[in-house]
Amino acid sequence: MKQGFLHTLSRSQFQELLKAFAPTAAEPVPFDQAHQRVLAEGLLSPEDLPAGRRSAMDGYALAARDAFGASESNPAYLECLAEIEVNRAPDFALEPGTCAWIPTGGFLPQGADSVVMVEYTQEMGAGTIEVRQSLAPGENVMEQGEDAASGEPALSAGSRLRTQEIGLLAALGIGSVRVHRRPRVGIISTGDELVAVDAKPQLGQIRDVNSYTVACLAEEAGGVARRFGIVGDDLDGLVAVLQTALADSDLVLLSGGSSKGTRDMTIAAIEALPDMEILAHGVSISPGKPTILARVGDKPVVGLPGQVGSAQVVMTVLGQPFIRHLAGARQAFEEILRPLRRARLARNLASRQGREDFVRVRLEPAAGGLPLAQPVMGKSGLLRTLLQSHGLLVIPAESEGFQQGDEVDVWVL
Ligand SMILES: Nc1nc2c(c(=O)[nH]1)N[C@H]1C(S)=C(S)[C@@H](COP(=O)(O)OP(=O)(O)OC[C@H]3O[C@@H](n4cnc5c(N)ncnc54)[C@H](O)[C@@H]3O)O[C@H]1N2
Ligand code: MOO
Repeated sequence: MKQGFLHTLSRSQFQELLKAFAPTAAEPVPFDQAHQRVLAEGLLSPEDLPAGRRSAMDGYALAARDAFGASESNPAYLECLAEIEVNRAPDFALEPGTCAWIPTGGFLPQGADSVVMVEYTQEMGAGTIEVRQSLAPGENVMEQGEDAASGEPALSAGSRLRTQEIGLLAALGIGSVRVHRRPRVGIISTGDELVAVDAKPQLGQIRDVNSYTVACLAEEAGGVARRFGIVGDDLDGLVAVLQTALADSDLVLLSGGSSKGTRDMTIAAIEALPDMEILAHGVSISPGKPTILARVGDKPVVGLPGQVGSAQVVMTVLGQPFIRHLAGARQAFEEILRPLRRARLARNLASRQGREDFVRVRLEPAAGGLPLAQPVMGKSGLLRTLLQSHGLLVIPAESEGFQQGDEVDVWVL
């Protein structure tokens, strides 16, 4: 039996070990297939965006000084020189006292610095426009280079290409980007009692759940999950599958056999491999204490607890941020980027000091205020608690718990 359990690490210590693993290599990907991928290299803008000054409104382009002090009771009168078309840059300049009709998105002519919305104008006939509003220079104008300036950094390495970033790439005509390869996540379930999903379990057997839940969570975090099947409690068999999985993966996740039961052999299997190091055996979180982290060559192996609920929680708390980190995200472990929901605790929750608790909670609407966070208690070996939960409430290690009515942050699942 290993003694690692005596040295449980805090979550932040465990995360520091995870962060030491390098992200995957870069590959070129067409920009429209790069959604949610992470840039491996920073990008400079190849051009100004907008390429010139563009109107944000339908109205008249003018020089703000020509409508200085204009109001409902004291309008300014300008001569309309032309109608600008949305698809053509104007080839004329405004003289003082003149304006030009401009559609939303149209390029401003020389001499114009602002746009008055059509609602604040009146056509008086014979080309005269009444302007009933005073404007500041730049009003209703999108400035040249305001979205991106030529030669300046547009996106930094390590940024995730969200919808917003894909839009910028489209606007700049950047057709291909270098992003980190999606981490290949090999998944192994261990245990003599496990049978395949399509098998009818005999008494004493159960169907393999973790291969599937862990794969879902790995894919959700940007990994490419591959299941390497079920391995019984047989050391040679586990060593062989582990080797196969490592050869084809950037990260191997094993579930089961991480605790200190005598048949738990994840540690022994890792120890049978060359150039390995057990980095952690035990982390001070609940559920999830028996989690293992090892290095084989330069690849990480994470041993997840076997309990179906614990495996999912550990994947959410540590596994998913780790996969995002391997996928290149710079802020993978940043708590502020997690989807959180503020809620009010429905009842007292005690917690042991020195251990961070992840309590499954159900969010219920409450009249005229924050939603109620209703703890869902139950064994980590049951699926029910997570099925009934909307999120995880974190009780910090130094806390003895929360009181009914406390405002809490819930990690949305
Ligand atoms: N005396 C103690 N017993 C246990 C402790 C402890 O501290 N002292 N810790 C408990 C906690 S907490 C957890 S979590 C589990 C961790 O166990 P292992 O990671 O070693 O996993 P197993 O023993 O292999 O399995 C536990 C449980 O989960 C079921 N299981 C495993 N894999 C799957 C799967 N792929 N699909 C569905 N269910 C699975 C397995 O049948 C067991 O029932 O240890 C506690 N015990
Ligand atoms: O650590 Mo176990 O993972 O609490 O249920």
